Amino acid sequence: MNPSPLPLAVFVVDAGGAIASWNKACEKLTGYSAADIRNKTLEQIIEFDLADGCARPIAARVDVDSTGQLRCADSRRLPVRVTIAPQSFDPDQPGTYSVIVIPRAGLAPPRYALIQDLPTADIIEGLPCVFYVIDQSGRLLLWNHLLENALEMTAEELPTCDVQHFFDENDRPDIVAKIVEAFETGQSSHEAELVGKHGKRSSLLFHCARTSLGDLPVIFGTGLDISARKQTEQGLRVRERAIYSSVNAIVITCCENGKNLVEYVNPAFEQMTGYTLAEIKGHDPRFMRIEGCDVHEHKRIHEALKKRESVQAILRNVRKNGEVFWNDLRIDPVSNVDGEVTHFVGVISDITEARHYERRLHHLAHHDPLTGLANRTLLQDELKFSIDFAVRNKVLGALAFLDLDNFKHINDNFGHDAGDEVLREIANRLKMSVRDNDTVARVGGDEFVLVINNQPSHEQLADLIERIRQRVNVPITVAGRDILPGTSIGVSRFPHDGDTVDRVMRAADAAMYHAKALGKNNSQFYSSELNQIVHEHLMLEASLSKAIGNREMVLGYQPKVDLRTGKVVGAEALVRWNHPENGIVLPDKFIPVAEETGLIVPLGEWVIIEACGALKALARLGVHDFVISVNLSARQLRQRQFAAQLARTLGRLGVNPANLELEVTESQLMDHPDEAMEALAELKALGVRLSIDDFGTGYSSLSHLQKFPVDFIKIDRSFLGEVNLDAHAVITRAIIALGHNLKLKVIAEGVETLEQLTFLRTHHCDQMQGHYFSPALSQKSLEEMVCSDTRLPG
Ligand SMILES: Nc1nc2c(ncn2[C@@H]2O[C@@H]3COP(=O)(O)O[C@H]4[C@@H](O)[C@H](n5cnc6c(=O)[nH]c(N)nc65)O[C@@H]4COP(=O)(O)O[C@H]3[C@H]2O)c(=O)[nH]1
Repeated sequence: MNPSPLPLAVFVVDAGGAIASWNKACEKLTGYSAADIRNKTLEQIIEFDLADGCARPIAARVDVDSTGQLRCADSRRLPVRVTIAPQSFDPDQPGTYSVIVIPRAGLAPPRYALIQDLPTADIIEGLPCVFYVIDQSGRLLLWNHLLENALEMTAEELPTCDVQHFFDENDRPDIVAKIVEAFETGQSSHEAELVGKHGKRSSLLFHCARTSLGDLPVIFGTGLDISARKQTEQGLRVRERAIYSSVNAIVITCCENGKNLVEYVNPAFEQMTGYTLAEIKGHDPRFMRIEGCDVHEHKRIHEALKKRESVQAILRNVRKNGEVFWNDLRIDPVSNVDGEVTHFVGVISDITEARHYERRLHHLAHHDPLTGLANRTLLQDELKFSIDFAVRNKVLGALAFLDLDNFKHINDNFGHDAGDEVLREIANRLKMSVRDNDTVARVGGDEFVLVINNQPSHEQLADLIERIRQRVNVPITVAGRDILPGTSIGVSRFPHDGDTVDRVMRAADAAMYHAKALGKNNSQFYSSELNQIVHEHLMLEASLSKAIGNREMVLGYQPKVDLRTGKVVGAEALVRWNHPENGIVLPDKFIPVAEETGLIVPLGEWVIIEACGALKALARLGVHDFVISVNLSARQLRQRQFAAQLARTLGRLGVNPANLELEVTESQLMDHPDEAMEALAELKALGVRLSIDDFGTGYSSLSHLQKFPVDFIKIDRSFLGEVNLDAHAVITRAIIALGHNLKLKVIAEGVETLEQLTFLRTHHCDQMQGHYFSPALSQKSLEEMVCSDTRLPG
């Protein structure tokens, strides 16, 4: 629908141009009120264009289209077309004329038509930028307050300055050049930093143009403060630089078109992956993934990107050279100003080294460095897993503790390197003996553990354990010498013997304890009876440690008789344990426990002190040539300071060393003959007497026997038991002869019958002890026997 046409503005004027009347449209078009129009002439309302001959009388302008500017009430000049028509057609009757004023449609007023009316000062002050006018000498003629603000100067200070002083000294030549350029070419633009009186710096973008004030050529211009933009640009540059030189690989992808394609990668990325930006720009960043690897992580990333969320993942990727590397990837979405995610930034750290290190640490924390077997920590985990599996699936599993027999002996005699080699070989043999899903662990010097899974039957398990024992028991050649390892094995079965790690371990430990107690190179399965034995053993161990302090130990003295005279010449001190609940406990029961636990050392010391006390008591009774013998354990003999300590004890108690005899078993001496020789020599030097106990059972070599500085050998009672047996009689006779040949005295123990006594006398044995004459006596009974000179009947 066309808008309804405006009514034409029509003035009615007389021939002289005075306005006589007008319509409402005139008021609307001009903005004048009726009072304003009244008394005005047409020339005052419309400024006719000169070309239209406005000076001519109205009558002459009839029917001539002319143009002009309508002077509106608000000072606007409105271009109009004017048509003048006579109101009367009678040529002799000059009358009034209609002046039709039509705004010239589509014609803008001339560009600068209103300029002289503009409030220039306000505009200049209101500009959002610095404004200035400079003359050719560089002096500021006009400016706005923004310039004052930037220069930190007042209006009074400004005109005195040459404008180049508003800038940093280094920039001044450029500034002058730009001003000259503007004067010469008409305009120039440049960026420069204004420096305020107090040092404030503002970056401005100047545009200036040449003009003139009257005759004076000047340039005027604006300076737009771009400090904020500069700062942003600087910040962006720093960030761009940071991305560029970051040690972390950075990849930026664009996801605007529904895809997610590489847009940028930094040099660190190129270095890490081997791919250049040119090669991969526009590609899907997943090109480095390993098919089927870290599937879960990839799925997580995919989900996060779909939801436009941040995500972090540890992945394996392949470098261009085919190498797999571990990377710690973090992806964050980047939004545009409208808050839409257009990009993703991925930061990748290569954690391959750290991963390997972590794995090495993990391996170290769970494995034995010497053999590479599982250590105790890993064993516990594996055992728990195996027990749970066996319980769930109702299958049989086993835990085997293996202790190498005489490993210390191997270390001592062949050196630690040989010992290590033996351990490594045993580790290999054990690994070869079980399946891959079984566990082989080393949990101590010579202690190995096997976790055996899924056994078809108890019998087959027993066969497997026996095969393992035999496999260990095969000689190992180390540095040209054959070493024969043996092992004691304790086995518990699960869930049969327990369904927790603790129970199963304790059961295997008990079985192992029993295996060792039974002798070397054998295997024992846990049973409840065995548990009882072990339990008693452990109880014994616990109470034995308190027995010495609680004065529960007592010494018995078994008299030794000179077979020539029948006189009691000495006694063997034999320890007994007067247990508060179990009564008298004999040494065979507790000495092995004391040996194992090391309690034999304080116990042995106590025995010596007690025996010395008995000697002192006898001396007080006038008996000075009496000899009391004590049994020495292997541990005591091995103690470094044993001889020195014994010397101190004898000195402190005032006992003549010649009255004390130390009995050492033949096997003790022969296990480590060289060390034994050294220890015996030291003891001999003290002046104590030495004897070899249980002689005949320990395969003494004659060469060693000759060298041992001993005084007595004691025939083991097993030979004397049946002297009527030819073989035993021969051995006993041979021992007596051997002793005498070596200039040693010979004593027989365990003499129970007259027949044995007679045999000994016949073969000139020197001394005897045994129930035939007397069992072990209390100290008091011994004193009475000695003082009463009780003798063996001849
Ligand atoms: N069948 C029979 N046995 C007889 C006869 N005469 C003595 N005996 C026993 O034979 C053992 C001799 O001691 P041993 O061979 O040194 O063997 C000793 C010794 O090796 C060890 N022992 C005893 N006391 C000590 C000690 O103070 N220290 C150390 N390290 N070992 C000790 O305990 C072993 C056993 O001692 P005991 O039970 O006291 O047993 C003693 C003694 O009571 C006899 O006519 N017939």
